[in-house]
Amino acid sequence: MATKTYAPTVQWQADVEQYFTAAFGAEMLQQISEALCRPPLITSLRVNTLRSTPEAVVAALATELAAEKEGQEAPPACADHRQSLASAHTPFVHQRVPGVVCMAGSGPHEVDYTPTQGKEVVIARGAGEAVLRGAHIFVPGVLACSPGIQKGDLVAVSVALEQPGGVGRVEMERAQMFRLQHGVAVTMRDPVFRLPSCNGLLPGLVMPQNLPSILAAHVLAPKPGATVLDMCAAPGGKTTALAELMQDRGTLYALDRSHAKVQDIRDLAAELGMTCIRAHKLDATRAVVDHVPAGNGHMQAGSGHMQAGTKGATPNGHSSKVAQRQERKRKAMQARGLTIAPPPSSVTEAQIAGFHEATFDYILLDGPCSALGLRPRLIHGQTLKELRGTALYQRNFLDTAIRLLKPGGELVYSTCTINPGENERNVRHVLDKYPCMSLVPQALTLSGPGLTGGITHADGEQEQWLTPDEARLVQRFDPADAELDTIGFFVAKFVKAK
Ligand SMILES: C[S@@+](CC[C@H](N)C(=O)[O-])C[C@H]1O[C@@H](n2cnc3c(N)ncnc32)[C@H](O)[C@@H]1O
Repeated sequence: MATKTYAPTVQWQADVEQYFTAAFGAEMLQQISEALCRPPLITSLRVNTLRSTPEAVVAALATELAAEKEGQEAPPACADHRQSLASAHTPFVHQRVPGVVCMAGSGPHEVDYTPTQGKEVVIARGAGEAVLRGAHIFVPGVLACSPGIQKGDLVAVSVALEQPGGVGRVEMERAQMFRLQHGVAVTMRDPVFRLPSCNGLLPGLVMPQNLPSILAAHVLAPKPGATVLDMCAAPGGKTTALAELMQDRGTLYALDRSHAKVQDIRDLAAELGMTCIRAHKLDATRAVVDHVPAGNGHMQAGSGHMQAGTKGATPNGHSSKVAQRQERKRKAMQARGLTIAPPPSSVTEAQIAGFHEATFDYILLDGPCSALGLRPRLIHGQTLKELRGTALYQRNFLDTAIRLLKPGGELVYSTCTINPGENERNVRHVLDKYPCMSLVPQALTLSGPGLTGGITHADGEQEQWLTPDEARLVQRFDPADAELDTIGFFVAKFVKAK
């Protein structure tokens, strides 16, 4: 039997490996590097608590998943596959994080490649990472395939770096794989990881989201009626989590830097039926308007804390594909008796120049980061210079956030990276530069403390992390923590002195 075991490890740039070894120790870094190549086995779904409850979603999911399995053929390469799928996906309510339903998967499984008779499809890294999370293979992800492959053949799926991704069935002729622009090229029959595909599951009622991201919203915990800013919000996962906690009352500004991304936030808010979200295209590092001289064409908007431009509505930018997707979702939701929220008002659509200092009660800063905590990832090509550049860039967002926060206001800073430079180092930046800012305990904690100490870089720069007392106030999610089994993530919460 030609079985293969999945056991890759992330390859780092040499200087990054050296830096991480100093931070975590060689043994710990090895565990992290292996864990990053595997997807979390627990899939979490955030329940739209404005419309449903975790218990009702568990019941609805059980029905959907049972129907899905009934329609599934048992793959020839693995006789007990159907049974393991059935046990793998049983949904349950998370015991610690409110409003979360989880489904357990399994893997890595040894896969028998005998039925493929040496036929192979090689897929791109991104497609490979999606396959490891339970997806099928779409045409753009196919890089190469064996000669003579025909529709219906079983093939070995190889991800970048020749990691075996499992056995799949070819769904189109070979020539089509390279000619067509879209469509499913290969359906996975015996995947290395058996995880539920959440695509299109209970639209409007649940949203697949990793647990630390959901937790970050609970740590900020904005009160209903508050004025809230999500500085880097697309595609809107945390924005909509915040809107739920606000019971859709108050004002939640959601910024991102492109029209298309802002439209994604609006689409998600509409799908989930939320009306307190105002999504705008704005460079968040330039979101303070107090430097703008009076009488330059900017006007004060109704709520008194926003500067709106006079140019009017932003382009809606709906491509026909997006419109079709929305229409499918609308129909699925209608079938469940749900309606999509009405389009945003003209105030929501206005271009904004920014906000006055001390405007917000709560701010979430989940900005651009190196994403070195996301799982599964097979290659990380960033250099130490690039990582340090990202950390430096993030300080611009932090500086802006602190100016925009009201005295007594609360700021949550989160990243999906294991990089101490973007995490503990940037918390140090806030504490050292702003005596008005202090770290505060987080109401919901799942993970371990931050890093203490620091390191000196080759160019002589001293990078200081946290003191033991400070480290206990932040949450660092370790991707190698098998019990928690999450992505690598970091959350710090600050309060601004009154
Ligand atoms: C980590 S993602 C945010 C994910 C989001 N918080 C969520 O939970 O769905 C970082 C976002 O920052 C946005 N971004 C990058 N630079 C920005 C800038 N200067 N101003 C506003 N947004 C920016 C990116 O477009 C990206 O959508």
